[in-house]
Amino acid sequence: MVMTEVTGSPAGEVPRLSAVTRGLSEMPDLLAFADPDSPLYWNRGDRGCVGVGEVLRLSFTGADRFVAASRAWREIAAAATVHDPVGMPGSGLVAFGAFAFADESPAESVLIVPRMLIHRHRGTAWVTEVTLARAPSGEALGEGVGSGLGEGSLPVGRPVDPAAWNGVEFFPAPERENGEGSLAGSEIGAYLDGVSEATARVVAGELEKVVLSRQVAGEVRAGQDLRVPLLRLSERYLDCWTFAVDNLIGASPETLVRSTNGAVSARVLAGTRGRHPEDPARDRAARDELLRSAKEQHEHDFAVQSVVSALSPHVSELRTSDAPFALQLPNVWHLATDLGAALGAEATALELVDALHPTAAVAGTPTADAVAMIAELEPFDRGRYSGAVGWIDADGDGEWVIALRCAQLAPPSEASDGGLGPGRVIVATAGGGIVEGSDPQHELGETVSKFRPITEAFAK
Ligand SMILES: C=C(O[C@@H]1C=C(C(=O)O)C=C[C@H]1O)C(=O)O
Repeated sequence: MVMTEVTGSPAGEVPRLSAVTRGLSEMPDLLAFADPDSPLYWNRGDRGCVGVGEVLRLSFTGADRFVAASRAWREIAAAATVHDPVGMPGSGLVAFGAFAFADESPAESVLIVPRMLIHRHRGTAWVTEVTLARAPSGEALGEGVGSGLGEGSLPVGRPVDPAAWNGVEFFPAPERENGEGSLAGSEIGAYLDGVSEATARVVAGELEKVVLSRQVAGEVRAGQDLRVPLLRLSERYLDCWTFAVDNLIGASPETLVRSTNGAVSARVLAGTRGRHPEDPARDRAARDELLRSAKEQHEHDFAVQSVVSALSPHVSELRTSDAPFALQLPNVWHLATDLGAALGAEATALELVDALHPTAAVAGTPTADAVAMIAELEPFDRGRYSGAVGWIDADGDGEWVIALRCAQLAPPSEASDGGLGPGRVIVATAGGGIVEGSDPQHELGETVSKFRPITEAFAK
């Protein structure tokens, strides 16, 4: 690993953080406090959190990015002073993270500690303020200045105005332009060829399953309020984790691992059909066909087995829901299995992520062959797509999801003039499992369904 950067603290010194949590008497409108240019947000239904400002940022790359992040976080948590009378999952000191899919990826994996965290958990709400203490030498470290808020008060929020949104159109990613102005033909053609090639190699016995993805890209006008797509995602995808961490924005249905007070859980998804809410009979038929499909059940079993074998060394009493069930999302049906277990020997949520990543749901089986085939057949680096996004607290507990149904935006500082005035490039990625019998056109349709959360949330 390379820890390329620790902002907020002199090199070599463990940053000394102080976190103070206070209960709030009123339920906050979380998004009102998020940064419109670069929100930090984590929400599912009536539970969520928004981060304001940044006290600390740790950056990692390489094969041991999760382990290195876990180790760094253990040191920081051990050196921190935490005052947390609330004692809920996510209260006290918390870091948010977004991690790249591939060991070789140049994309940065980050842990970020916001200056202030505003949380809501059903009928309970709280705020945590984090400051960076002075070094023993007395030297001031970074900008960890408290807000000086009184008990229970919050900064002034700004409600989201959903009408103030220009809309973003997505196109097949431009780096695969074929020189004849036929963007769609080149990108989609390359994807279909990849699926055919992968299916042939599965049939030839090279591997059992590989997940191939494709990308679409667009441009977000500078100054657009990114809280609008986040609000839409949270309102539409109630069973998903809506997230925004370091300009990675999405709504993932797949819990990689959740670890709270010794209880571990996960949700495995694999097997997909597009929804047809406008035609209930057709919609039910799609669900039933998914539940009966031997191919989909087979693919799903790979994914469950990969999670069970990765988690087993770290947990006891591992149990799964009996048969895969159909998870209903606004855009797709998924075959789903929930897992529960008790944490065995002490391990942080990031160590569990390290053990699990990459699951067969996003890489394939066997893992190493699938990862190598992805590098060979996908003509782009996945960045953080299909990596992990989530949070970890001072006890090492946390919630991490697979970064799916998401898009990566260029940072606000990288807005550039694409002809329409300054804008930020946004790239969305979606894929699906290729097994024996996969049909390229069907797989393409599945990616279109999986892009819908993003393309619709960012549409006019
Ligand atoms: C790879 C993606 O999704 C994964 C692949 C699935 C499949 O192949 O059926 C289903 C859910 C996810 O585990 C994606 O959304 O990009």
